[in-house]
Amino acid sequence: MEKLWSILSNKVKESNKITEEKVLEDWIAGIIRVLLQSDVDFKIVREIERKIKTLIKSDDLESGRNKFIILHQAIFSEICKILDVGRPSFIPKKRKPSVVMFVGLQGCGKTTTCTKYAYYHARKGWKPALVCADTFRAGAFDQLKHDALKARIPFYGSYTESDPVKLAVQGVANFKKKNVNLIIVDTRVCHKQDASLLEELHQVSEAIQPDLVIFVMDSRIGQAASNQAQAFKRSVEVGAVIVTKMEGHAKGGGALSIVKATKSPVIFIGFGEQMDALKEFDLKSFVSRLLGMFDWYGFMHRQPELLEKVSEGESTFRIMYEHLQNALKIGPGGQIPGFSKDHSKESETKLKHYKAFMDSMTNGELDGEFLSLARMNRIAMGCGCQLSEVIEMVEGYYQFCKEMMSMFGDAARH
Ligand SMILES: Nc1nc2c(ncn2[C@@H]2O[C@H](COP(=O)(O)OP(=O)(O)OP(=O)(O)O)[C@@H](O)[C@H]2O)c(=O)[nH]1
Repeated sequence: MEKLWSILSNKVKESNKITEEKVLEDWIAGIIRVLLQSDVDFKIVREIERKIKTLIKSDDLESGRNKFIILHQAIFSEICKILDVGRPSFIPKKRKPSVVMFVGLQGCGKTTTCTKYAYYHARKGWKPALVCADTFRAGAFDQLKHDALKARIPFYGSYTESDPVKLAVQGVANFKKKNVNLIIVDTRVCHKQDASLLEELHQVSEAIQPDLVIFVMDSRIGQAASNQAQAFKRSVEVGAVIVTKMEGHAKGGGALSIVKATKSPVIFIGFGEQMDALKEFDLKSFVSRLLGMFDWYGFMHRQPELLEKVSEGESTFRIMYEHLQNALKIGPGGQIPGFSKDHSKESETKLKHYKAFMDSMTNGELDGEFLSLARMNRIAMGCGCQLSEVIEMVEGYYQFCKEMMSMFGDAARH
């Protein structure tokens, strides 16, 4: 089987040399499109493009490894580097009351996220409480009260007090006297053009001296993210970011700008309106999604044994068939770089043909090894593809799995 692989793959590689450059160019253009569509800031995309083009010219790509994998890894780690600020955000301790202040733009989901954050910690044994310091929006206190009652979290607010600084100070002082160890302060929404509102936010922060200021961002904010975050950072000491509304198609690329501008890590992801739709941020899953791949990290968790076999060099049509089947179940195969080079419908159809071929090969007692090349070729053609194409795809995928195992393998085994 291994011999068959190498004979065929060498043949395929020879014929591919001429088109490689063009394929690489198309691939980079494709990745850039994906990043821009994911709302990653134009300047950041250009920076990544520059680095990738330098890498292409370097000798590193001539190591015999699959070029797409090297490039993919490079882009993946570039984005991880941007999102990894190199220091954790403040983590509240149960022993001593901590004050966490939430800030954000209109409609970003700030008030909802305050309750989700409180609920998340309550389930982990904290004693949280909510303070509504939004004296501007009619209904802000009612919304917080409604959510807090639902989550059984103590709350503080007023229908009559119009000074947010006073309200925040009173709320925090009130809960510090009680048996509460996480005081969450919701503030009025701001916009970078509202200098007076940003000043008000600054005063609230000065008055309550929060241990952590969390900037809540809507995942669909797009290119405006950077300017907004910089304006907030100038008025309050932002220390962490929460990205909301990630359950839809939004990829949250604006988070890269926010993290860069505030030098603060993303700590949670909101993925729905429900109380428990908040999860801890996972860097690798987030970046996979941003790059339009399906969640490799999650995939590794789901089928570590299968990947282990591949990384140890086991290669049979049966194993490959299982992979293909699982991967197609999880996400469109055309999005998986190991399977195909682009996201087109054509690639998708090809994968279906390959799968049909694998299906025939693994049917009954057959498993490639006992068949002649000519016979395998006939079976492949009957399924709408060439044997050499299948071999190339399998090889690419195996290589990709090995690389993925080296990137995520440890996490997948835990
Ligand atoms: N789909 C989805 N909706 C969310 C999420 N988080 C909040 N929302 C919704 O977004 C809308 C705005 O949320 P709020 O919490 O009121 O937003 P805010 O940031 O306090 O902003 P203002 O309403 O302007 O004060 C509400 O309908 C929320 O239910 C999320 O993760 N996913």
